[in-house]
Amino acid sequence: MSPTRVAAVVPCKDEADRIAATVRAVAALPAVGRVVVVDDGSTDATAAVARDAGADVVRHERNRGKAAALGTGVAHVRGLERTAGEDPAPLLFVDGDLEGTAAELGVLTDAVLSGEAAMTIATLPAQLTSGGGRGLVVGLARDGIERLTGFRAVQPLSGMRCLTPRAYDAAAPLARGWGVETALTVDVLRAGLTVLEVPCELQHRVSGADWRGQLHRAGQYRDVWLALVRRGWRPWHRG
Ligand SMILES: O=c1ccn([C@@H]2O[C@H](COP(=O)(O)OP(=O)(O)O[C@H]3O[C@H](CO)[C@@H](O)[C@H](O)[C@H]3O)[C@@H](O)[C@H]2O)c(=O)[nH]1
Ligand SMILES: O=C(O)[C@H](O)COP(=O)(O)O
Repeated sequence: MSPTRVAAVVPCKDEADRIAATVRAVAALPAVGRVVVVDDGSTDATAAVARDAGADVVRHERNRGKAAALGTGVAHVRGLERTAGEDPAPLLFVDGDLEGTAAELGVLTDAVLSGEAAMTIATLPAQLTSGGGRGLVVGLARDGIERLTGFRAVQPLSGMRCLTPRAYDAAAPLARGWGVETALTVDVLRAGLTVLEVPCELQHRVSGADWRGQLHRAGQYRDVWLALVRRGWRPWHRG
């Protein structure tokens, strides 16, 4: 029998202002059976706010990065399922900063629960707040994924994803830090599974053009580069 509910995993670092609205919107999705928030060493009240909003909260005492937070969340979900005698559910990865727009994520779960795709990825519309990126990280991820798999992603860094247990296992253990989305796409495709990008009306906090935003992009670039090279991409071999 195919599963009817998914388990949502929400990695968060200092999202106290946004996490309550995100948790409520995700928990209200008919296809979501569990919401696990992983507080990745926040220095604000993220964990308490998420708990008050009804999430099951796991905490990293110190910051370990988004990929580690996802891994911790999935391990927690699998432990709860074992205790309850349930089969592993499909997973829904949701960033903590979507607030009420997370209510739109049903399009991701529909295509996985119906068997149409093993992994769906949300593509976002133009954001209300403009960012400060020049497309360098996005371009690196898109070109690297295409070189390794033939798949040309519209938004290769998008973290909002729904995936079957088999798709998750194909990518586990997850690539570190900001390389996780790029690696997931490559690993799931290489396992012969179907990946589908689906437009979804989400709004998130966009990284700015200030030094903090550019430092963030430098970290993203490093992690995406490492994830691609570890999967056999050789940027110095052209053609
Ligand atoms: O050390 C950290 C840093 C961030 N987060 C959380 O990870 C999510 C995404 O982080 P964010 O700062 O919003 O990153 P962006 O640059 O806006 O992220 C884009 O690019 C990332 C890949 O580089 C993807 O993970 C995101 O889904 C995509 O929106 C948010 O819920 C954060 O709270 C952690 O859990 N741990
Ligand atoms: O702002 C963004 O879209 C991400 O941080 C990626 O940055 P980029 O514009 O350099 O690809």
